[in-house]
Amino acid sequence: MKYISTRGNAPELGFEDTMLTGLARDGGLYVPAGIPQMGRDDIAALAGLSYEDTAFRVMRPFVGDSFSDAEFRDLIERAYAGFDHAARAPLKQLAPGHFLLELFHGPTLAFKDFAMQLIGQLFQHALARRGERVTIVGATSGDTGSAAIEAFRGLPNVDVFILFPHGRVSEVQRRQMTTPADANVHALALDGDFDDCQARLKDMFNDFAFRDAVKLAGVNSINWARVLAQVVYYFSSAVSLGAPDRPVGFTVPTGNFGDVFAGYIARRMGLPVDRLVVATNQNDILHRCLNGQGYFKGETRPSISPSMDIQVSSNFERALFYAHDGDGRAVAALMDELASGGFTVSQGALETLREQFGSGRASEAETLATIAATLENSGELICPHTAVGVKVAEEMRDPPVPMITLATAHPAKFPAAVEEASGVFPPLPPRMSDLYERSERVTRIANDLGDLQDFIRGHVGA
Ligand SMILES: Cc1ncc(COP(=O)(O)O)c(C=O)c1O
Ligand SMILES: N[C@@H](CCOP(=O)(O)O)C(=O)O
Repeated sequence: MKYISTRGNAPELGFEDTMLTGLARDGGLYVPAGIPQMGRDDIAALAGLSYEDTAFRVMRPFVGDSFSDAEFRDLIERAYAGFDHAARAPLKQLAPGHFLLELFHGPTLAFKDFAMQLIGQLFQHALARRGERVTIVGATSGDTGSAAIEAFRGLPNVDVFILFPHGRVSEVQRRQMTTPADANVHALALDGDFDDCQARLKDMFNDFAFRDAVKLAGVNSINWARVLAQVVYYFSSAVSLGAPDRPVGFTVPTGNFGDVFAGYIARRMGLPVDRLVVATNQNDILHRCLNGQGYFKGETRPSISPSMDIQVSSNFERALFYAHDGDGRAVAALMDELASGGFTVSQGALETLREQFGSGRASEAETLATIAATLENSGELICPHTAVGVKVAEEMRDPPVPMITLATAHPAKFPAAVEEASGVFPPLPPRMSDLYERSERVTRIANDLGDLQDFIRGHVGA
């Protein structure tokens, strides 16, 4: 299996090198040169399998010979051993025909653990085999950072630097990043928003001297392995509702477009996905774009679903690549325009995107009202990101096709908003109950590439 860049001007790589490389050297994102197919029988054969067995079958064709079957199977088992729920990604019925896919039973209580726990295992194995070390730098609006820290803390061949927007993550998210005492973990509170964090991260990748000197690696969803691991729960949940005989829809609370893009890959592999709906909060650039208003950056407005406070959705580039029939030059041109504010999507590409993705948006008031109504109607307490999804799913679903809304985080990560909406304070699981008492370690830093690079150079291997 080979991987190619969305901008068409970087070396083709195998799975392991793609994973360790992160961003392609032409600034693009890696995608598989061909998408492996799962036929009806392959999908039907997933019924009744464990999550781990499903993960093995869905991901195996993408991995090529980077890992043997036995190694890959063992690393998958290790990745999900620490999850709190035997099903890993259980489904709950919210209303007739509307289901919640609970993706928050991992160590840091968000869907990011599904991919991060696995790539933690894959990185360790690959680096030990190669005798190499890397410097992971991640940008986070709250959840990727804590999941990455949890997956890589204490490892001898990895340093982890996480940039989060100062004052724009929830207290639980911040503490999850700032309380681990491991010497290889560095939480950096950047003066800016998530888009600034992600832009500086990409600047570091595009500075080859720095990139090569520190052996930079990325675990954001720029990393194909992140997207791949998220494809699995589309299969496991659809099969448990009757796929391949019955199509299902998915509504995905969306920010950086990684999770919904994983759903698109599942569909391209052969899963019968009916509607695939992008649900945004008030930072609704994707919803506006899919409605024909172009992709133009505006001011990011802090919301009660802070993990989705994003204007430059990194993985949208992957969707654009497919919407332009794999024309890397066209994608590179659009990304140049984005650097100076935004771009208009051509009519043909827009039609292709709209065939694949529906969209909707939830305002702050609608998000709060959905948390309250969901508790009242179903007894489920949901986080604000999930509430954005539930609200949009209710508008977009098409009975009798079942709709699955991805529940992307545990409500206890966002207690203030959940309590304001519902009057109920969501407690943290007992294993984290002392989170508010643990001491924090964080460095405040300017939104300045030079300052960040100096900090990282000075702390690698420290
Ligand atoms: C809780 C939560 N929900 C939804 C999202 C949006 O996911 P994506 O960035 O893959 O679109 C994020 C951030 O990624 C998140 O942390
Ligand atoms: N919402 C994310 C933003 C980064 O997304 P990623 O999937 O590209 O890592 C977060 O919580 O950090």
